[in-house]
Amino acid sequence: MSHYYRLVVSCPDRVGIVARVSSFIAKQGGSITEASQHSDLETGCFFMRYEILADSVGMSVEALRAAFEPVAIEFDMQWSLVDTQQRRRVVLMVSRESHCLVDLLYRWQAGELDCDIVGVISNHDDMRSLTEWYGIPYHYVPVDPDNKQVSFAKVQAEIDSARADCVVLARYMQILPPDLCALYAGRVINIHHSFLPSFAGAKPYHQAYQRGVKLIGATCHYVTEELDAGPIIEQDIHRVSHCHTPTDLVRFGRDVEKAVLARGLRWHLEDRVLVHGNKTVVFS
Ligand SMILES: Nc1nc2c(c(=O)[nH]1)N[C@@H](CN(C=O)c1ccc(C(=O)N[C@@H](CCC(=O)O)C(=O)O)cc1)CN2
Repeated sequence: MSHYYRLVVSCPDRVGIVARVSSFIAKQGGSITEASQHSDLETGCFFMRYEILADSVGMSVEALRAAFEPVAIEFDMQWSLVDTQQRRRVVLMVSRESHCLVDLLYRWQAGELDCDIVGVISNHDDMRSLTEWYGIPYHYVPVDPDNKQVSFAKVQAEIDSARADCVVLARYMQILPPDLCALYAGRVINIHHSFLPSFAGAKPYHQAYQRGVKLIGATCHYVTEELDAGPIIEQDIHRVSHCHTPTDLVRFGRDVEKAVLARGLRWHLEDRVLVHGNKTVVFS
């Protein structure tokens, strides 16, 4: 099965970046199978994502990285070059709502998510049997409201022990402390059950019902210290009306949350999401 080298770049915009990078790849015999780019004219930043057929380049990804280094220095790039054969290790976190966890586990087993789910962490024991049915280790880490520091030290130990590349809050209903947000910056994804920035925080569907909205939604975003304010990866909505109850809104919302989180995680795993300040460029 073909695998690819994936180059992701962000740098100050200037004429000649695409020409320089594509000619570098051509000189290595590389076949570019997917190319995306974006110039942010407001900030003067340039973003690029290339997929290159690994077998077309006559060298290892490590050797290609070393060869590309001078180009990156020339253009003051922030960049990554990975081999898609190296699967990412993902830890899921959940509380009592199961729909997102169930959906991700199904999609993973069906091969939709190119990653290894290496663990599930929860502050409740409810999801143990479901998780272990998939052969995935389950870590029950209750959160002591009077000593959250100890609880989240245990969470951190489990994440590090799993050697996680990415953590997904699949309706995990605890606020991660600032030290964990900093430690895992850009690697923790959350699904918020509203169309942010509307209705951040707890119980957004009940807030939406009281407001009389005609659309509800879900938002997949990176987790930051500020609650539900991290860079947005993906969003979607569902139409509602005066006939619907809060229970209806929660039911409609579950379907949106599952789809939005799955797309957001898949795009993150495929390095399609480039964070730029508190926004993202998504080459979907
Ligand atoms: N540091 C961050 N942590 C979390 C974020 C985030 O953006 N930054 N997103 C939340 C998810 N979330 C809504 O999507 C959310 C979760 C929990 C709460 C909350 O008020 N939790 C209470 C405890 C509630 C309980 O015990 O049942 C708390 O943590 O004190 C609000 C919003 C996940 N974490």
